[in-house]
Amino acid sequence: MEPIVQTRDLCLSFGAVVVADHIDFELHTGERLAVIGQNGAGKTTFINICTGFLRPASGKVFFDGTDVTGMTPRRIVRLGLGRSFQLPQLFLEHTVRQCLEIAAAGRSGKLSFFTPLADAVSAHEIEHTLELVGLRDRAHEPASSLPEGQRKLLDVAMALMLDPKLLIMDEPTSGVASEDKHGLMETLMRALDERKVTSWFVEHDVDIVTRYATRVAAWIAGKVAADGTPAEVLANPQVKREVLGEF
Ligand SMILES: Nc1ncnc2c1ncn2[C@@H]1O[C@H](COP(=O)(O)OP(=O)(O)OP(=O)(O)O)[C@@H](O)[C@H]1O
Repeated sequence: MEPIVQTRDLCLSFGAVVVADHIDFELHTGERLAVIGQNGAGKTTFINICTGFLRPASGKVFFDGTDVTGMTPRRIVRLGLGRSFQLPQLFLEHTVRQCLEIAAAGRSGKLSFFTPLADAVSAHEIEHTLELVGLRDRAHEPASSLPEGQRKLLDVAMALMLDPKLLIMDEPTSGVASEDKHGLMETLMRALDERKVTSWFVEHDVDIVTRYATRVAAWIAGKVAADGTPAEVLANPQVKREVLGEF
């Protein structure tokens, strides 16, 4: 089967710092990929290149068979590559429900001062998505009132309104209390499975990686240093030394 994401010989440097070092990478539909790596290894930069926020110096990115190298983030999202951020990008002064309506309006191109937001999407779709991420009870509260874990869930729910084939999540559990991380991941993974969305998440917590990923890729200095099952990658001596800090 054709990969959903494929990069070929992708390179980028910031000055003397090589952040993408000839990266050949493939992700397949149905995988749950966890990306691990020390701060500064290039994990977010790679995501930024794949999602159109950065242009590579050389190399190609394909999404679902289309060459998306150098395309704008907006066009790439419309092809079905969704993204959520380390710091959720919410409309904080709006209610939870309105955030989803705004996201849906972006999908349909109906976002304007003259069109009521609710016209962009059926009430049923909003209700279903809120239910999926466990935010139905908070629909009428401002997004600013949500604790961090629920902000992450709302960010993902907004991405789901765009009907993605793949969702890339940059550190979905960061800023969330350790006792709440597993609950958050359970909800996220259930929602993505139900919508049949392939997932790729950056994560520092080894317990989360082991429990929720089907595949792990370890980034070291702009390269994929190890790639395989969680058991294989977490047992790799270089990963243990340079990513996990075990001696
Ligand atoms: N726009 C930029 N201009 C210059 N340097 C940058 C830019 N963006 C990132 N960098 C640098 O590139 C390197 C890789 O950063 P990146 O954010 O991709 O790492 P990361 O693996 O995602 O780290 P973290 O886990 O801290 O998010 C870092 O040294 C960072 O300071």
